[in-house]
Amino acid sequence: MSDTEVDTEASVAGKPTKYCLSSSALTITIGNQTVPLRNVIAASYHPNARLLKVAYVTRRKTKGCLSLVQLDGQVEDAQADSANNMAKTTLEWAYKGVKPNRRLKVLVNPHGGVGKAVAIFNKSIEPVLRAAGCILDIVHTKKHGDAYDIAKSLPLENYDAVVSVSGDGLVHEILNGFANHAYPRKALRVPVAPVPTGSGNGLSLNLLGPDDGFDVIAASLNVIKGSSMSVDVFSIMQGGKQTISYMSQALGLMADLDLGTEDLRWMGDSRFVYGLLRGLIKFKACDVQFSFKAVEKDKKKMFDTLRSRPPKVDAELAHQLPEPTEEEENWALPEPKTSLDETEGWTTFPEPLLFLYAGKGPYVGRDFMAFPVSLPDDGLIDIMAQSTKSITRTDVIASFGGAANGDLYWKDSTRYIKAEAYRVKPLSKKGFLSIDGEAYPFEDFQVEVLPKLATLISSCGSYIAPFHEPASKK
Ligand SMILES: Nc1ncnc2c1ncn2[C@@H]1O[C@H](COP(=O)(O)OP(=O)(O)OP(=O)(O)O)[C@@H](O)[C@H]1O
Repeated sequence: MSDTEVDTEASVAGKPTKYCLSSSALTITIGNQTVPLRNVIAASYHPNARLLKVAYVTRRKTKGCLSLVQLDGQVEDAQADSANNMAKTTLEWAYKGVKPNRRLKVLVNPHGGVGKAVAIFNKSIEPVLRAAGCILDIVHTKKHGDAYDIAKSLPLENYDAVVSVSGDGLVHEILNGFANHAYPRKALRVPVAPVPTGSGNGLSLNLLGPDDGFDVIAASLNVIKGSSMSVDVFSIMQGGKQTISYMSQALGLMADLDLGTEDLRWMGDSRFVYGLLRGLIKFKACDVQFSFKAVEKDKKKMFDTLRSRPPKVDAELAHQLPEPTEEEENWALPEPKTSLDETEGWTTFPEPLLFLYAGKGPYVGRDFMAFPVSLPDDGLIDIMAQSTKSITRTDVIASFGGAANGDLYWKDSTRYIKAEAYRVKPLSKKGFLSIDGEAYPFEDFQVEVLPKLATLISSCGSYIAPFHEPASKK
């Protein structure tokens, strides 16, 4: 069928309504809605009832969140054929290159964020996924570790994706469950998509951008229509045990503000701001030795590399989610390449650290774009290291003013490194280590990058995080 326009008419709630479909949008004259085809999630014609049903997500206010609209149009006999054609063509064009009716394992964490995940899921998320015809297998996690166990024994062939209705911690569990699956690499090819209902929703922000990152309907649309994106993850060796991290590792101030504020969960993500202010009052150095194997230290070069990789155009996206195949021989995780005693090419950070933050994905939270030049699959880990020597408490408070825009990156006092590996050796017993927002022992660990091992669902094949070069650095 060619991409020419298709028209029909029906009566919606007693009002005569015209439908006009083009290759990019569906225009419905009721309220004069023009809906991009990406936002159309279902269309069907029911000859017995002579009903044309269309479902889409749209914004009622320009800057508002998306909401679900389901229109039932009563069709006259004379329009039956064109209505039937409209439904078929709309569905075909709205899912161009995308498999409809995705089979989803949905994990809902009732404890996530301020404890409203179940209510939000029932009221807003599930209706959208069901309207799109997704096949849902929903589990409410009952305790810490459930998501890990489910992912570890997931029958991979049964699902197109795993949906995490929580914050960043549940995704950490899912990916670690996959890493311990009988077929780890194969499991890690099952795409994971977050729907933001936790207190830390950095992954959702990275995939959907600051405008949509907290919009559960935008995240649901990503689950329905998004394309697969391979991403690097990190292997963390600690006490002979391997953990997979996909987002961040934090020590010092940045770990204290997360793990040290667990008791303030009721505050939502404001607890991180509170934690930051509390940490700044103390302004205590984190007693560790930090060494790294740097690949790039030049901020301008890293920024230029980011700029040279604009978001992909539609035709370049992997719309079809990867199908696990039996042909690949080695489904085991790759062995870490970096030995624990290797020293060649390593540098030890010479100053006391206020914080160390390492990871992937620009946003670590709504208020902090910690890794603005991070790329999903460059095979490197971005590290931000802040010495207590080169900065005062007042400077830190001032620089956090622009933290949501990544301004900290450009501060001369902030060291920013892209590395292939790093290691940390605590020099005292007391401290926090946060890995993807979860608490880990404050003990020696070593990190290296496992390139393109995990899979996420993304709308444009890259992170969405507006980041600019200040005039003074051009
Ligand atoms: N039913 C449950 N009761 C208690 N904890 C649970 C339950 N289900 C999952 N968890 C745990 O809740 C933790 C928080 O998950 P997640 O990070 O996704 O949400 P969050 O609200 O952003 O939390 P955080 O602020 O700690 O990052 C995870 O460690 C997970 O194992």
